[in-house]
Amino acid sequence: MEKLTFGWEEWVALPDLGLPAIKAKVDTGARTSALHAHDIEVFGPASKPKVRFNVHPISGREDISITCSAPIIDRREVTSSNGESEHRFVIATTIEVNGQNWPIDVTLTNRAGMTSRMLLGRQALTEHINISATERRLQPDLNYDVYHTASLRHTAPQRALRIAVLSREDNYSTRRLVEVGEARGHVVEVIDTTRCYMAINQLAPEVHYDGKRLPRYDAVIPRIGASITPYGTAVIRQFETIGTYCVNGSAGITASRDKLHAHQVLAAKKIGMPTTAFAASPKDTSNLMALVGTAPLIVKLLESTQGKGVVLAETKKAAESVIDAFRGLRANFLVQDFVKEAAGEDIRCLVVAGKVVASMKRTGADGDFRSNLHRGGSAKVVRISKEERDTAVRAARAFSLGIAGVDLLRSETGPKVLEVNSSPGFEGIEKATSKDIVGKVYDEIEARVKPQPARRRKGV
Ligand SMILES: Nc1ncnc2c1ncn2[C@@H]1O[C@H](COP(=O)(O)OP(=O)(O)OP(=O)(O)O)[C@@H](O)[C@H]1O
Repeated sequence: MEKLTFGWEEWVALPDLGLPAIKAKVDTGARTSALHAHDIEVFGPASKPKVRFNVHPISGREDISITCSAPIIDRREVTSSNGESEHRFVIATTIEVNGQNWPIDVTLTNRAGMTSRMLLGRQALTEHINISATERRLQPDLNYDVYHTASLRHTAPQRALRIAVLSREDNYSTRRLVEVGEARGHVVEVIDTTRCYMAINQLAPEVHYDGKRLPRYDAVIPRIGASITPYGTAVIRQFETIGTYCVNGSAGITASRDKLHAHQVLAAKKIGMPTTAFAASPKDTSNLMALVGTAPLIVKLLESTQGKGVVLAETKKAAESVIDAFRGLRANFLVQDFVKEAAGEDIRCLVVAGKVVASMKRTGADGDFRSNLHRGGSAKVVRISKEERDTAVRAARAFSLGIAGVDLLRSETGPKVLEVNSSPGFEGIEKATSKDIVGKVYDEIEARVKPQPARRRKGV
C-alpha cells in the first residue's frame, strides 16, 4: 500500500456502516479506534450477536442520524482519556481513505463528553501511515453533502436488520418469513401480538413484551388474525408512533378487514366490485335486494371467512329467507350481485410493494360456487390481463398495503374485487406459482429502511 501521511484530523469513510464521510481525530494514546454512537442495542442469537446503533455523522446536526448494524467481535473494558473505564462493544469494519481501504476494529461509545465523532487508535494506523501531529487534513477532503443527496441510499450497504413478525401462529407463512429473512442475514423475531402491551403517552411511546420494553425494530411485518384486529392494529399504531416502518399500516388493515368499510373505499376509488348493498333494518329487505338487482344474489355475513358465511340465493324467495334468518340471528351481512360468469373461480393476486408478484386461479370443489381453498378448491397459475393487474395494484394501494392478497372475479364487465386481504397466506400461492414471494417482501423492506437523504438546513 502507498504510504499516507495523516495530520491530527482527517476525513475518513466507513463504507460497511453506510458512513461515507466522517471526521476522525488521531489518538495514538489509544489502541482501538472509537466511534460515537447512540441507541446501542444488541440483537440476534447469542452465538452470533450483532449490534445496532445510530451515528450522527455531522457534529451539531443531531437531526441527521444513520442507523448502522455490525457483528460484535468482542466486548472490552476501555479506559478513556479522562480515566473512566467503560465496557464497550467492539465491531470489525473497513476504513477508506484516499482510495485505500483496510480493516479496523472499532469500539462503540456514547460518552457525552466525546466531542469527535471518531478517534483513530494505533491499531487503525497501520505501518503505511505516517503521522504529522502538527498538521491537519492532509488527505483528500470529503464532504457532508453526501448525507443530503440521494446517492446516500445507493451507497448504503445491505446491513443486518432487526425485524419483528407480529403473529400468533406458527404456520407456513410465519416460518417462511423467519427463514428467508435469516438467510439474508437479518434477525427476525416472532412476536405474539396479544402478548404486547403498551403505555400510551405523548413523549415516549413504547411497546412492552414479557416484562421488557421491545427494542427498536427496523421493520415490523404484521400478520394480524381477523379475531384480534382491534388489538393488533393498536399494537401496530404504537409501532407507527415510534416511527418503525410497518409493511402494512394499521389504517389499511382496519379498513380492509371491515367488509362494509372496504367496499366503500373501493367504490370511492372507482375500483370494480360486485354491486353491493347493506342495511340494518328488517323493513328494507326487498328494497335492499332491488338495489343490487335480481336473483340470484349472494348474501354474505360480514364476519365470514373461508367462504363459511357466503350463501348463494337462487331466487328472490330464497334470498328473503336467508336475509330473514341472518336478521333473526342479529348477524351483520351484505347483499351482492352474483357474478355468475365467474363460474366458481376467482383470482388471487399477490401484490407486494405496488406490483403483482404472483397470481393464481382458484377453482371451487365440484358444484360449489365458492372457490376458497379451505373448502376443497384447487389452485393453479394463471396469466392475468393488464386490466386485472391494474385493478389488483389499485386495490392494494387504496388501503396503502405493502403486502396484499387481492381476490378478483372475472366478470363480463371486467375484474371485480371481492376482497383485499392484509395477511395473505404464502403457502398456496408459492406452491402453485413456484415464486419466491417472501423474498420480494424482504426486497421491499431492505429498500425502505435505507437511509433517507437529510434535508439541508440554512447555514449548514
Ligand atoms: N358476488 C359474488 N359472485 C360470485 N361468486 C362469489 C361472489 N362473492 C363470493 N363469491 C365466491 O365465494 C367465495 C367466498 O367469498 P368471499 O371471499 O367473499 O368470502 P369470505 O368468507 O370472506 O372468504 P375469505 O376467507 O377469502 O375472506 C369467493 O372466493 C368466490 O368464489
